[in-house]
Amino acid sequence: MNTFEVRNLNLFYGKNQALKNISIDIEKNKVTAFIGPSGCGKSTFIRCFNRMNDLIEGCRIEGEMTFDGKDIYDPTIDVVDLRTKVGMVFQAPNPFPMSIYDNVAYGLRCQGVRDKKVLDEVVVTSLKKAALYEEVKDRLNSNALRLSGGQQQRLCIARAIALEPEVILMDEPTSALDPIATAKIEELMEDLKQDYTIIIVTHSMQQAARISDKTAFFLLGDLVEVGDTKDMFHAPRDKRTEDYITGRFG
Ligand SMILES: Nc1ncnc2c1ncn2[C@@H]1O[C@H](COP(=O)(O)OP(=O)(O)OP(=O)(O)O)[C@@H](O)[C@H]1O
Repeated sequence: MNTFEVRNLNLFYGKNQALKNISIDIEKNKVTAFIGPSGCGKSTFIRCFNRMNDLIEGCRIEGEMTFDGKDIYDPTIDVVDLRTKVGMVFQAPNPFPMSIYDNVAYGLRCQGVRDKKVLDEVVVTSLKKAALYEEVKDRLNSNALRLSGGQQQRLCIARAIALEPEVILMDEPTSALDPIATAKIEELMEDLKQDYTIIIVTHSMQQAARISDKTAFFLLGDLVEVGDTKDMFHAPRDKRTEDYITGRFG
């Protein structure tokens, strides 16, 4: 089953075209990795899935993108609702300057949830799902900025999970982390895909090979190849993919 279906998507920043005629299906409960050299459009593309590009002036999108069968660029779509269902975790961990508890409860409170019992339960479950609870359970009221980088990133994942999304978008979520913290996030993604559809942008081909079910390779705004990760890394169909994964460029 497909969570997203993208057909003939073109994206322009002013006169510059950053994505060219992209068509791809994103399968439910799978991890899909976007790889490719710097500037090829990976971050631009991942931002299309929850309309984060709406915030960029001069950005124009053509083509079709559906989420659970609905056109997400339909003018009547509720973007706040879309971003609740399609959560996002960024490159640098960005917890809010408040307690661990308040970070996770933030989204629900914005939705008007005040019931302490409900909030307590969501905070604990979300922290558990993000594999952080054991490390922070005795200091839920301490400032989130005191956590290590890896813990902060898992907190950001917990904050996204608290809103019960269907999809988690991750734009290079481990690029600011050391190898141990990276391994923890990678392990976590394996668990999370039971419940969520995950899309990850990564600079690391090793990471894509370790964690993703599907890989899409981008080059200069084109989607060159998409397929099962193991096929892509062992027997790429396109010469340009082969050159990239064998390290001949990028
Ligand atoms: N806000 C913006 N305004 C104008 N052009 C942009 C903007 N963001 C990205 N671009 C351009 O779009 C192209 C794709 O950039 P993008 O950041 O999506 O690539 P990327 O593959 O994610 O790169 P990296 O791996 O370096 O993060 C680049 O040419 C970039 O300069």
